[in-house]
Amino acid sequence: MTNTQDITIIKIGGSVITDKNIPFSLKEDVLDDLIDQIQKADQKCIIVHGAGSFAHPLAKEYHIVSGRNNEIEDQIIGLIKTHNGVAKLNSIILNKFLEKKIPAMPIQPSAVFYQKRFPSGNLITVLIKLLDLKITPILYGDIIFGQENDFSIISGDKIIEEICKQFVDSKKPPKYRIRKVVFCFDEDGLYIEDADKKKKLLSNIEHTKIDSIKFFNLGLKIDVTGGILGKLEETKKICKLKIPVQLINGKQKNFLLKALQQQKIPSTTIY
Ligand SMILES: Nc1ncnc2c1ncn2[C@@H]1O[C@H](COP(=O)(O)OP(=O)(O)OP(=O)(O)O)[C@@H](O)[C@H]1O
Ligand SMILES: C=C(C)CCOP(=O)(O)O
Repeated sequence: MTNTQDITIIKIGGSVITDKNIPFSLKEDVLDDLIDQIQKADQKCIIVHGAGSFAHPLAKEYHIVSGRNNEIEDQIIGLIKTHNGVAKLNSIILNKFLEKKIPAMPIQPSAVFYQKRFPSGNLITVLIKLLDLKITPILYGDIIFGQENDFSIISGDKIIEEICKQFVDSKKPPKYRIRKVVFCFDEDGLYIEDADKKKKLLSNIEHTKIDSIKFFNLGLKIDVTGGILGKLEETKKICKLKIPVQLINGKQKNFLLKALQQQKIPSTTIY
């Protein structure tokens, strides 16, 4: 008989560890603090981080999302620069884990995913092996190759949805069960517009009701993967798999730790 162990997927959002409007601007203190909380929680997890200002501006400049376009000068160089930007952020994050002696292993999504799908299902086997070895896998939003338009961008949020699907679909006895997905970003959660058109934090909502709510507009930052709306699209798919999603503020002291310990914090839970 297999004992099923709970794991949490944590998205370290680019909005919380970088200033998305200033290229290559790392918020090192926030990153350090988030990793400290992950260490304190001492739970099995998979980390996925966003690209923030290390790659969104480059992806925008070279029009990477819409694929190959011969009219864009040096687009292929721009494609690789986009990958290199987020890979640099990944290397910074990995070094932080290693400095704290937390075993973590980066997985390069552009070498694993093809056309937003797993090629042959090896990733799940590798993830399970890493978890067995008490190694924390770290993935990230990246460029992605495919038949259609040759290449595009895969967001960290989409990667999370794909991982959730693979764990749920796995025919093997469930060694690991994804307990919840925690998105750390730079707001306390999802803001809606109240009757007076003022902003109000939504504490929880069923995923089927998301399309019928009126969001408060907190403005746009440089983002090629749809910002908060893209995140909600992936969230709906994750919730359909019966995995709850919690949107939390990664800048607030110990919010991530409390979310991992199932303590109450101001946040939005979508189920
Ligand atoms: N109604 C809203 N409620 C909450 N956040 C909102 C809302 N409207 C806009 N936003 C903005 O959406 C952003 C979060 O989406 P974004 O995709 O940038 O997050 P992220 O996952 O941290 O970034 P990255 O994709 O770089 O990893 C926040 O910076 C926030 O200000
Ligand atoms: C822009 C790139 C390379 C990845 C985007 O991933 P996200 O920051 O999770 O949306």
